[in-house]
Amino acid sequence: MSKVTIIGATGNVGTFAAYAVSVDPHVHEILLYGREGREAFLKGLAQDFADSFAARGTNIRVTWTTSLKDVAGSDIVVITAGTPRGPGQNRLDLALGNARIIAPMARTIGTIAPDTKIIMVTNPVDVMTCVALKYSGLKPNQVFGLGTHLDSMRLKSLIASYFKVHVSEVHTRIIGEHGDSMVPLWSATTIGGIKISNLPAFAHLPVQDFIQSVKTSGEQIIKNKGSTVYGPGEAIATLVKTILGDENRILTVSAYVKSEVHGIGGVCIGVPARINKNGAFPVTIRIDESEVIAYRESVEKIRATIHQIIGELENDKDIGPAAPKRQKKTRV
Ligand SMILES: NC(=O)c1ccc[n+]([C@@H]2O[C@H](COP(=O)([O-])OP(=O)(O)OC[C@H]3O[C@@H](n4cnc5c(N)ncnc54)[C@H](O)[C@@H]3O)[C@@H](O)[C@H]2O)c1
Ligand SMILES: O=C(O)C[C@H](O)C(=O)O
Repeated sequence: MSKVTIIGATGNVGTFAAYAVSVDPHVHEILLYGREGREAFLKGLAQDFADSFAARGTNIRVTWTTSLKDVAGSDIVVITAGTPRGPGQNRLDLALGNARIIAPMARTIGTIAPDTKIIMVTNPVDVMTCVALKYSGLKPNQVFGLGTHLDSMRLKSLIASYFKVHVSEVHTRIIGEHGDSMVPLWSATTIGGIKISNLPAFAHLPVQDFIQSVKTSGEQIIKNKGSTVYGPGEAIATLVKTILGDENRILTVSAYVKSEVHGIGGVCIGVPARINKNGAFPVTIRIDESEVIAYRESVEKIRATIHQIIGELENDKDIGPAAPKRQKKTRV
């Protein structure tokens, strides 16, 4: 019996993520959390979902709340609460405002649901994942974010249509920041199991156009339709299924990296991680020299932002210091 809570359920991503998660047979209860004042919307959403589950023939309990106390007993808490960027804004512009929302929430979740896994979605996601990790006091494997998995899916889709192959034939990864300093790993990109650089057509691939397209994808979608919803929602559902199914799939999430990528780490950032019922465990990898340089830059960029944001939070009398770590080690 698995309970998944969506925090920010009245928002664009939260609403669809809740629905996308509901197709997972491991999920037995979905709790929709929203702010006080949003009771009517939450109630209506729960009723609408219940109708749809009945029509689909699935037996999922859907509940709603405006009290974080009800998050107790959740196997997974998906956090999409906070401000999205508008046209012309950078995700990092949201850092302090959203950190002020996430830090107290994470502190409460860490206290009342100490065994849960937190999937962070709120942007800038690498920074928010670090804030949630510090303020929840949970173990690093329990707190991770929808980082460059979505970017990796965007690149996969571009490569598949260029080579006219089914998307499942393409494996690729983008690591680093879910943002401008993201690092595509061509060294880890294969088509039909063959390294992409071993395919003669790779020489003609518009690599820079592809990277630019992935980097600006969120911005373009926001400009055209207001928000990105279905890509992130399905990606969240994949993470939920991978955890609850104890699948041990390797997905690129924003996780706390100690030194798994050429000894570089100390922040939460996009990295390939093995994901199972205990959470996310970064995989030790070796990548090309140019990729190492770009990844190091991305890590330092996130480190500087986190340092600044945590400093601001700790000096804020309404928020204060981060939680002490609850436990030291988890078995992988
Ligand atoms: N990581 C990713 O790949 C990814 C993808 C899409 C969106 N996002 C991010 O997810 C977040 C939500 O995006 P959206 O489009 O759903 O936005 P939205 O404005 O539609 O929804 C935001 C939600 O947050 C809630 N909220 C806002 N302030 C709050 C507060 N102080 N306390 C509690 N709840 C609060 C709102 O009530 C609403 O439910 C944004 O930060 C966005 O940038 C990340
Ligand atoms: O781009 C955004 O602001 C939303 C999200 O991070 C995305 O990439 O879709």
